[in-house]
Amino acid sequence: MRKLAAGNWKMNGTAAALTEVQALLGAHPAPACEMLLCPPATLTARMAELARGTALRVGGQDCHAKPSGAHTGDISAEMLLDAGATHVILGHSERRADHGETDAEVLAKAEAAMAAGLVAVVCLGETEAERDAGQTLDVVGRQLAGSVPEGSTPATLVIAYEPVWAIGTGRTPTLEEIAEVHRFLRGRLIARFGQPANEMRLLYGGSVKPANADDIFAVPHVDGALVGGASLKAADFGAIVAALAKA
Ligand SMILES: O=C(CO)COP(=O)(O)O
Repeated sequence: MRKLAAGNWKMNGTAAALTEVQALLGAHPAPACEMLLCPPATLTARMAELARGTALRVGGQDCHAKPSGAHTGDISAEMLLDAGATHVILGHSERRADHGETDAEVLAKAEAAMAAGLVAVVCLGETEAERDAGQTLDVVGRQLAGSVPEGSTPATLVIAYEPVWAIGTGRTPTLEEIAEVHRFLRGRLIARFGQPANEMRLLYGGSVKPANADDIFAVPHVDGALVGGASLKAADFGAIVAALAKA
């Protein structure tokens, strides 16, 4: 399996930030892992233009479940594809929290993304209260069952486990806690999709930095990372890419 280093720029970056992409490509023209950046929608086309013919893939951060229509402010999977995207992040906890997205909505979006030809990067993760209550596996199991489409394959689906309390906080679960959740998710995916699920990428996300990347990438069933803050700087994201490439 080719591992995946993915960056989520969230609501950060104007055209000036594209110099970071040039620096990343200059330093890591052909890494031994996949490299994906998901900028805000205003930069999708320009980043895709820069990435054309390189090892970098470009993704969206959300899409609507419908291909077109009266949905002011929304973007469809077809539009992301048209702008040069190959992937789309769906069901990020910030969208689940800020926009009240449910598993059913994330499922519909993931179906739309796959139908359009995009890889769906479906995000799961427990809140701190849920972890403290011992509900982590129940929560991520329910999210997995509810937001991952039938017929998903290693070529159409990536899962990102992102504990909500680890996002942007500098805190991470222990390596054993990450291992427990990833092992659980692999088991659920195999139960549902059979042996091909061994090839589905399971990313860890939440305060991944150059300093902790080696340790996290050594955890079984961690097939890459979904990186927020550290993906904004070429030096940091490049270091994470390099750590994954040698893991
Ligand atoms: O939410 C994340 C990626 O989608 C993680 O963000 P941070 O890496 O900034 O914690």
